[in-house]
Amino acid sequence: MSSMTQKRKTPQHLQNVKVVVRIRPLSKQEEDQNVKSVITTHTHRELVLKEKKYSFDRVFKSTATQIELYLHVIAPLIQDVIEGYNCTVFAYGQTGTGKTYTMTGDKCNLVGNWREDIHAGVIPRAAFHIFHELDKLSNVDVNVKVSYIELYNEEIRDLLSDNENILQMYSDNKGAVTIHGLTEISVHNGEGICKYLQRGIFKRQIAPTLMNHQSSRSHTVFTISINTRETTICGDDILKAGKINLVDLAGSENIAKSGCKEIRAVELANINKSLLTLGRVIHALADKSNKHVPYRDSKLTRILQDSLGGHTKTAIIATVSPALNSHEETSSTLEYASRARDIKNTPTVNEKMTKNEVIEGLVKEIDKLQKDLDAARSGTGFYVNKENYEKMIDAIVAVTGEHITPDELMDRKAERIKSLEDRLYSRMREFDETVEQCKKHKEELENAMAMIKDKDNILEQEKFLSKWFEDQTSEKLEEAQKLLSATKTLHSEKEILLAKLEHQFNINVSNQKLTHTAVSNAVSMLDEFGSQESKRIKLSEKKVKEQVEKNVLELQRNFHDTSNSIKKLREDCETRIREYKNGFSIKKTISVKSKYYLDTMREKTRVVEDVLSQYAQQLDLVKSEVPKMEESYRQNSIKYFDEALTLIKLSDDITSRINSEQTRRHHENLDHTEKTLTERIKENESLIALLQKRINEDSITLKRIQVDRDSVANAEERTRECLLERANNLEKLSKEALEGLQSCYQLPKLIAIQNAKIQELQAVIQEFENKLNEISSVLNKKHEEITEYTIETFNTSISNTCKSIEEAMDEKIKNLLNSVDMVVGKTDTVDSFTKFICHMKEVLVQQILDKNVKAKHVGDTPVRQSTSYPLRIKEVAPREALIEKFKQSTEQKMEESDIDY
Ligand SMILES: Nc1ncnc2c1ncn2[C@@H]1O[C@H](COP(=O)(O)OP(=O)(O)OP(=O)(O)O)[C@@H](O)[C@H]1O
Repeated sequence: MSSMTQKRKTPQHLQNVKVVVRIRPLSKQEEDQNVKSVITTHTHRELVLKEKKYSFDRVFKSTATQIELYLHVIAPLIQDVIEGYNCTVFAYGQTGTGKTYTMTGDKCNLVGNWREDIHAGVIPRAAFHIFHELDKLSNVDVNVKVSYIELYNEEIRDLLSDNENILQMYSDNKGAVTIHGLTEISVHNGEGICKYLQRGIFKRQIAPTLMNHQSSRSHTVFTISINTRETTICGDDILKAGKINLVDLAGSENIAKSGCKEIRAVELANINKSLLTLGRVIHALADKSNKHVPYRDSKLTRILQDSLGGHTKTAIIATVSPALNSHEETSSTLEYASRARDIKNTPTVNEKMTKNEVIEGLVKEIDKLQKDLDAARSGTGFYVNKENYEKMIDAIVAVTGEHITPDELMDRKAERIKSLEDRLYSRMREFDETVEQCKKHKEELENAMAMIKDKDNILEQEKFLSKWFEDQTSEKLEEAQKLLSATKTLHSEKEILLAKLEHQFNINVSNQKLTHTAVSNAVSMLDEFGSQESKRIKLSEKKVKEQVEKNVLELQRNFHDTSNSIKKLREDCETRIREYKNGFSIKKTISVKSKYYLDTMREKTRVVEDVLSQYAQQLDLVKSEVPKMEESYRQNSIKYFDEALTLIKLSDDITSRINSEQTRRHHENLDHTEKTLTERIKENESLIALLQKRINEDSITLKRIQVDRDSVANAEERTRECLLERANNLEKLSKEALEGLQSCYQLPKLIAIQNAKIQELQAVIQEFENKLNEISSVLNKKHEEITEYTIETFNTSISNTCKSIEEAMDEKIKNLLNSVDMVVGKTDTVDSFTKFICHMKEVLVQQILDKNVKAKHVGDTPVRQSTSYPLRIKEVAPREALIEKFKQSTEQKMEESDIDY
């Protein structure tokens, strides 16, 4: 950095200083103390500090990495530096917020590629990046140099020099700053740069403070200058000279918080002074109206002069802490940073020069200097060489017209100089006084000019505002006219509508009264109806309950009747069965009687046999007795026959009597049962199926009885036939006996025949007896079976029927009571209530509609028509906004005029 002067080209476009903010993460100590974070980031460009929003070119969250920041802020500048631009990146912020971390990183070297090392800060990464980019250039000679200075207590120290000399800085008439005696070292690779960076850091002023145990107490500027030489096809060399200043400022902090004492406090005052000046410079640059920028008030701002509002491409990294206790400092940093965004630079690429021009200039300069040096060494005069001396005599002759020696001339000149010096001194004093006065006047003038400028600005502003207000007034007048005419129309329409509304309101009031009366009538009617209805309901409820109770009693009585009938039926059945049993015993008696008669017959036959045997023995005796015997035999036979016939008749009679009685009774019972069942069916449909079943069972029983009766009748028929056969046989026998008697004379033969026939008859009788016994036992068995079955079936059927009837009766009674309750509670009331409501409706409609006051015609309703009037009154912009607008337009004009220039 021996010379910061460069020839420049025509200024290029204005470019704002790029400002980014980096938020450092909460330190471990802060986390342990549960320090609250007060910064929130919403986008990549905005952050909010305690509800105040700030916008920047980029906001790096606490999680942002070194490479992210580098790629966004520094990487784009590297190519510019190679192209010949001057670039500056400086880190600004409260102490301990990560300025050094950002610029240098945790260590000064790099591991691997410039993109790969995650810890490297801006400087080592840029060192490697630059060489990476330069390596890509072909046919270009490159010279890279580094310098590293420290600004400590307003003194410039060379961090790459072996001595501790304090360097001086000079500004040329163009304002370019040169640091005399600065060490600039050529480097050939990234490692070379890092080596010198490390050396410089070692020498840097660092001290522990309460806020950072390794706080940088000085501002440092690490500069990498790149000079390239490229040979064109014509053989000319194009030289480019760019440089990048990487500035790590000392931390802004307040004395109380830093815990600094004595020396450190002086140090801090200096740090704060230079930072304060930097703030003022930024403020002045951001404020376009302010023409004076106090660069010269501190060495820091003098060094950074070209970077702030000059021809350099500048980026500021504002580092902040998110901690609640640093809120004030963070806010101040953000305010500065946001103001710095308004600074505009005109980056200019350093002039490209051909080698020949440079060399020519340099050769002349070297030649002149060489000659002066030689003269000084030889000690012959004014340290001017002879040739130069002769040139001077020629010039004296040309000016004075006399040929005098330089010495004479010198004497003369010395006198003259002396007098002139005297005059000069007096003039100088005057001049100094005048200068002082001028300075004063100038200051006054400047102040007055500034005031005039301010007034002019204000005047311009007021002109702008009054012009704007004039425009607005005429616009508003027009709007007001429109509104007035629209209001008139609306007013007249409103009058008509109000009259209509008033009329409608009166109608509504009287209708409301009528409605009220009608409703109160309806209410009283409803009350009356309600009391009547409740009485009527209670009455009908009572009636229905009585009726139900009566019905229930009747039903119960019916049930008792039914159960009595069933009982009777059962008794009848039992009687019938008993009678049937009795009938059967009569039949049995008949059978016994038949048997008896048969036995008697057998006895008689035996008697006949005896008689016949006696007859044989007393044949002769008997002959006289024949007629008697014949007669007696005939009489006996007839008697037996008659008796048998009587018996048969009796049996028939009994059977038919039993049958007819049985049938009659059965029919009677059936009729009765049927009748009862039919009644029950009518009363209760649910019992039909059951009763039908019982009827079916009864008819089956009846059929069985019928079948039994038929079988008994058949048996009796067969018995009668047998008896008849036997009677016929007896008749035949008696006839034959008669014939035998007639042929008594042939007695022996006849007796034998008679004996055989008697035996035959005996066998038949025996057979008949057996059959009769057999039939009798079958009949007995059958009869008992039928009787038992019938009684059992009948009993079961009757008890089942009774039970079902009882259950059904209970169910029916319950249902009946339920339905009665329901009916008593609803139907009647609902019907009458519906009727009453209809009536009420009619009455109400009648009362309200007929009596309602009808609306009269009160003027025509205004026709809907489009009234044109301004729908929205444009808001008048507040004075501040207008002033802002004015400022913007003025700035724009200024910028345009700058560009034209
Ligand atoms: N973005 C970050 N990520 C991780 N650690 C960080 C970050 N920023 C700062 N630090 C850490 O915070 C501490 C203070 O940082 P640093 O010394 O860089 O602050 P400074 O602003 O340079 O302070 P001073 O102005 O006092 O020199 C260091 O230990 C550093 O490693």
